[in-house]
Amino acid sequence: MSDISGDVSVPEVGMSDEDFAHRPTVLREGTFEGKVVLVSGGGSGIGRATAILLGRLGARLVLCGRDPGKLESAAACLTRLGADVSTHPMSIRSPDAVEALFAEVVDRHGGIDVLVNNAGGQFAQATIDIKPKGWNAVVDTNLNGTFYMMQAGARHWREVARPGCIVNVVAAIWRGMPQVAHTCAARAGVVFLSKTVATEWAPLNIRVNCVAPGTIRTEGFGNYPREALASFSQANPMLRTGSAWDIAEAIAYLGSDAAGFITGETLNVDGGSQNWGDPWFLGRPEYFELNYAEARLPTHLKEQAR
Ligand SMILES: CCCCC/C=C/C(=O)SCCNC(=O)CCNC(=O)[C@H](O)C(C)(C)COP(=O)(O)OP(=O)(O)OC[C@H]1O[C@@H](n2cnc3c(N)ncnc32)[C@H](O)[C@@H]1OP(=O)(O)O
Ligand SMILES: NC(=O)C1=CN([C@@H]2O[C@H](COP(=O)(O)OP(=O)(O)OC[C@H]3O[C@@H](n4cnc5c(N)ncnc54)[C@H](OP(=O)(O)O)[C@@H]3O)[C@@H](O)[C@H]2O)C=CC1
Repeated sequence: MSDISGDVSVPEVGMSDEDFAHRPTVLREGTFEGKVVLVSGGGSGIGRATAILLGRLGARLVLCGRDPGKLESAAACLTRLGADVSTHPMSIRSPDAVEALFAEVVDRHGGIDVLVNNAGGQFAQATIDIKPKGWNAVVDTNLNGTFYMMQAGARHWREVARPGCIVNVVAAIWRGMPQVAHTCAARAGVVFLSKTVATEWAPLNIRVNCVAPGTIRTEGFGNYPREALASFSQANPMLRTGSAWDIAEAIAYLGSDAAGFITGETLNVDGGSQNWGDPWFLGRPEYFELNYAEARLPTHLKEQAR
């Protein structure tokens, strides 16, 4: 594991492939035997951990993402572990690229059983300053891209009359997400899109669920300033960040037959951040410092606050 700062208040980033390859799991060997699983953003972070876990459990893996180098590196690791894997560089933001991806995968693997929509991301900026191009880039990736993938999956399963399963990676958005409003809006869209199609697609035997991570140490942390990283480990009552493995196990559970009666659900894997704690993507503004808030109270309320 690499320490990005040398400062103990900033979480270390990432687990290694070696950790993912050997970490014990409660899931039974062979759980995904004979299943083809498509993982978007499978070249890094949560997607990579998920691909390795599912590969260990017998899945044939299909990885997509924009950067061919990241996909090849993940595929090399999976091949060493004995998994069958193919890689498909593309952007989920292009509906044509999504259609071509599904055609290639059906051609190569004969079909898909589980779709993990993990690809996504954002940049931190005060909402008041976000430009239309930036807003659109984030919504296009996280909401539109996920929708194109979900719809392509459902069309495939309808055509071949096979059951299907979708797991969407969103975020723990339940109290809003200051400084990343675009991604909060997009993830809320995915949660309610998922609840909607969980009903519409139940007659097609398709389950649709979401996993909502809290702050999870991955390569993605490299996109945020030190002030943000320091707040990430204080963003939940457990006072620590989670690992990509924590999310991979939740995805594997929802993608497996063990979750066969679960659809339209969102599983929070967030150390309890729904109840307490806030990540600040650009650092905590002075207004929200406890001492600052107390200093602004009138004297009689200051007494009560003590
Ligand atoms: C619940 C707790 C969560 C806690 C922590 C969460 C952590 C994570 O999610 S980690 C995983 C994250 N991984 C990433 O976020 C990946 C990095 N992000 C991106 O790749 C970009 O942000 C992207 C999503 C916008 C990529 O789209 P792309 O089209 O490639 O974007 P461009 O670079 O071309 O930019 C388009 C447009 O967006 C605005 N913009 C982009 N970056 C910034 C920035 N850092 N600050 C301000 N604005 C930005 C900008 O308007 C860009 O257009 P131009 O002005 O013409 O450059
Ligand atoms: N880490 C965390 O704390 C949290 C993460 N999440 C979400 O979990 C998911 C995984 O993040 P994480 O593993 O941490 O970070 P990463 O940045 O490592 O993963 C994001 C992945 O998405 C892929 N991706 C991004 N845009 C596109 C696109 N347009 N088309 C195809 N692939 C794309 C990237 O691949 P490439 O660059 O090759 O395109 C990359 O592999 C993301 O959706 C993230 O926002 C949610 C909450 C918290």
